[in-house]
Amino acid sequence: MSSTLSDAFRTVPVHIRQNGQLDFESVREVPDSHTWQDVDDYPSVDAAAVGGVPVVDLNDPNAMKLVSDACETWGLFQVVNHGVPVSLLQDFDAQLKRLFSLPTERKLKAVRLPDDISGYGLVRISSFFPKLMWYEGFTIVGSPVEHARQLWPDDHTQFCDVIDEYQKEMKGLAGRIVWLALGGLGITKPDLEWAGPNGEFEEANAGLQLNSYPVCPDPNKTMGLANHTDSTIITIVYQNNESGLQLLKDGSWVMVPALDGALVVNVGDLLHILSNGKYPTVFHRAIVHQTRHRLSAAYLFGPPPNIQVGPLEKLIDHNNPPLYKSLTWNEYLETKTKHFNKTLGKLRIASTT
Ligand SMILES: C=C1C[C@]23C[C@@]1(O)CC[C@H]2[C@@]12CCC[C@@](C)(C(=O)O1)[C@H]2[C@@H]3C(=O)O
Ligand SMILES: O=C(O)CCC(=O)C(=O)O
Ligand SMILES: [Fe+2]
Repeated sequence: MSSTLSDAFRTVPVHIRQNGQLDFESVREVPDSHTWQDVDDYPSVDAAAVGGVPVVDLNDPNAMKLVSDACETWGLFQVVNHGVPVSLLQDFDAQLKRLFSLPTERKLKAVRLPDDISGYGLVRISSFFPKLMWYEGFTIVGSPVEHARQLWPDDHTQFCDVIDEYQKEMKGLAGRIVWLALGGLGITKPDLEWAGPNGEFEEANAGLQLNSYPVCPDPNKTMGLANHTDSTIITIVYQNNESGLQLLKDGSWVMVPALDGALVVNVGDLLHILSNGKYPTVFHRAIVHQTRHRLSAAYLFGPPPNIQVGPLEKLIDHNNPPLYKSLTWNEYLETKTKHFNKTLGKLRIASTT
């Protein structure tokens, strides 16, 4: 049985030709390797036309209802008054810039290997698409030290310190938001044993995906990060004052506005399962810009790797049978590596009526 998240990727390696990396700085037109035919697969609508992407003030006495409603109807919302210090967000932003502005040869020293989970390169889901994305990423699961040393042989500690602090803050925030979401379904701390006696999610696991979307000569022809859902309970996204993240709502792409100081939260596949489909996972993607370089970072929050995750017992009764099979996060990630966007469907329990 796999015992860490990384084991899920040793079992199912993903082969991506990382050294095919484009020199985004010098390229003057989108090459065929990065030209996508289906950027307009769904129409795009203005967020205002569909009521605006919800913004939840976490200090609002109604925060639980607001989070719960947003999870149910949008699968994505922004949070303000989240308590993460502005100075930490600024330091984090500076480290993102510092990382992605390194020369490509230096970044490739920290490249992610096919059977590994962490490192620099194309996003894992690239193997499901015929074309490459206008994108560079860096995945951190566990300690960033080894890869940071390869990136900055003489000075890796400032990057590691900021990343550690950021992950600590995100863990606390993710725990708070998950309890608000679950509380809205009537779930209380004793209902989720693995969250620990005080519901502090001590044993929770997480990953950090740092994303860079370089400026692009023809943004309508290419894709930043292709349509996917996250295999998480929730994901918290930082974006650097540049919009680009879009969610699929009622058959249209809706842009999530860049809101100064806010963080974006989205429902992941495991919350979809835990809530027995009450909080649907959200399809999302990122587009790129002609003149503005966009940076973002996704904090991917999940359970301990070997805990069984299934529809919560309290939500199940004669009229509400479990809709999904239970499995561990590692098993989920392994299944996702094979079935990608069809994974939840594969886990759906067939109705007997
Ligand atoms: C914990 C994880 C979720 C993730 C796979 C990973 O092991 C680390 C990278 C994560 C990420 C980030 C970008 C989108 C995504 C679909 C991908 O390819 O890599 C997610 C993965 C996921 O949620 O399945
Ligand atoms: O760049 C973004 O805003 C989205 C990133 C994302 O979806 C991810 O890293 O999983
Ligand atoms: Fe995502």
